[in-house]
Amino acid sequence: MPKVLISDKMDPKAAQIFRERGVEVDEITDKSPEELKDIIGRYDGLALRSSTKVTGDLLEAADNMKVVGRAGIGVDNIDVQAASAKGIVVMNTPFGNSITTAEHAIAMMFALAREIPQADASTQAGKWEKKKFMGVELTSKTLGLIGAGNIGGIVADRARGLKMKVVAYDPFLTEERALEMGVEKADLDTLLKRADFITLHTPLTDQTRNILSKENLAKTKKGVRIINCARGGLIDEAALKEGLDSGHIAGAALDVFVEEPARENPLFGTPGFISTPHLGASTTEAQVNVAIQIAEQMSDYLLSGGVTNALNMPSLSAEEAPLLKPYMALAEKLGSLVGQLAQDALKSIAIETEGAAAELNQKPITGAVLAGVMRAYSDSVNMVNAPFLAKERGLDVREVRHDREGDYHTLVRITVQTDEGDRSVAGTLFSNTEPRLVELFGIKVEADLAGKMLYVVNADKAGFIGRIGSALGEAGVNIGTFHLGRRATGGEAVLLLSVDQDITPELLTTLRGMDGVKTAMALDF
Ligand SMILES: NC(=O)c1ccc[n+]([C@@H]2O[C@H](COP(=O)([O-])OP(=O)(O)OC[C@H]3O[C@@H](n4cnc5c(N)ncnc54)[C@H](O)[C@@H]3O)[C@@H](O)[C@H]2O)c1
Ligand SMILES: O=C(O)[C@H](O)COP(=O)(O)O
Repeated sequence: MPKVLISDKMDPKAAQIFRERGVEVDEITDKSPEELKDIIGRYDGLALRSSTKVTGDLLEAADNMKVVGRAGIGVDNIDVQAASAKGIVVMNTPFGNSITTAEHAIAMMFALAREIPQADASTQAGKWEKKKFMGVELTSKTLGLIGAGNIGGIVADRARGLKMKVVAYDPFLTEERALEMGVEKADLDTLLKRADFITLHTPLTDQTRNILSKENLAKTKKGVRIINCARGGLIDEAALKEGLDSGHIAGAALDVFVEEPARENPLFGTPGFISTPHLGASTTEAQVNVAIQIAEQMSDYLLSGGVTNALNMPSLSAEEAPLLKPYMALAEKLGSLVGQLAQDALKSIAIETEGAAAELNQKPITGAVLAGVMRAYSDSVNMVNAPFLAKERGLDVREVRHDREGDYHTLVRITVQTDEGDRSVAGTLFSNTEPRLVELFGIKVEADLAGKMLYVVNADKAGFIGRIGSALGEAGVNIGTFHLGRRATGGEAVLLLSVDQDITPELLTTLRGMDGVKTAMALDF
């Protein structure tokens, strides 16, 4: 009988379902990381929320582990890469607590508008300070929504019900979807300038970290009120404090913090600041939802191999799995490349297969492409929900099979339509197992998309490669592999390098300033 450990406080429904389905279960929620490491080897599954940190170190000791299940959305406490490397499936419940979290954001907005926590404390202290607390109405105010996914979408819907105007910034939001949501799509600067309230609903990624930086906070309207029920790290907390102290920011409500648990924080006690201890998902309804969902999903996997809502594995039948696995790795890498390189909202994606690839079930390949594309924007996307999310956002997805066989015995090509025109990448399998990029935006270039990479578009000129090598060397960045391609002699050329160290923003600035460089970007696979 498989054995599961529940390591964070979870609704009792989870344990009940595991037992009913024939899975042994222990609930141990008070262990230190060292103690957890001592016992983790006994379990086939680990069910958790956001408190348990599933590090590479913990997974090293998880010798029997087959599945890690997050009863919730964010998986930033799980080293998904280390789990994948160990063949452990990571699952989440992408929709179970969305309504609850959206309601918390709206509650925080009301609390800010009417200073409810401060007025409550004052009244209960016997002060009756009726003149001190003068609020603002929400009706007709502009709500700036940063991140218009599941939770952002529900917040927008509720805000419109409150007669607010909603302006949304999300690079993945199409005009069509914005129209459907009844929000105005805007760039970040416009949103910052116009919003009376700003609410954040993005995952924490390299692109969203400090999205409300000191510089961006300075662009906001005087008297703005800010809500974060998404992830700590999206706001520069020191700059937020400065803004509150100076009076530029009228109020801020945080449910999430850079350091959690936040037992101390410079923001505590700042006038206009209110907080909750990461309670976004904490309602009876949401906790029952996510507990039931994760216990069902994990039991399915442990007892019959069924896969639902996995972040690192497609849903597959036992027969198809070995054949499709390398294609899905190829498709996800190509999708991830496109997602990272596309700088604006994608309108459509065409997934073409040729040769051997065209003979296979296209759905898992499409799911893998979409999961790869959208992982650049959201950490709750997986191969199961990616096609659904693409449809919901009005992204036109086309699958085209070609009978012909071209230069390669098998080929997957992805063409995306962006505001800047069509862009296409293609890849094949070497030895039927190893994914390889073979074409990038019309330029033939052969590369393994793996780990940290640098992408450069430059004018094809003598001496350029030496100068790039020197710039990386001076920054202490070691080159692993070097791939080159060009449109024509002396024309546009691309470089794809795998590197051992991080490409810092400073190094990117240096590279972008070099003679002949048109684009330089850091990629991660
Ligand atoms: N406080 C809590 O208890 C709580 C509860 C649930 C979820 N969350 C967090 O809320 C966040 C949103 O969850 P969700 O389910 O709506 O996720 P989602 O994936 O449905 O939506 C995220 C949205 O952010 C957008 N996005 C990505 N990068 C962006 C960028 N650079 N700028 C603007 N938008 C960008 C994506 O396109 C996507 O639409 C996640 O971080 C999740 O972990 C917190
Ligand atoms: O990502 C999530 O689902 C939320 O942050 C909820 O976290 P929690 O399960 O620890 O409340």
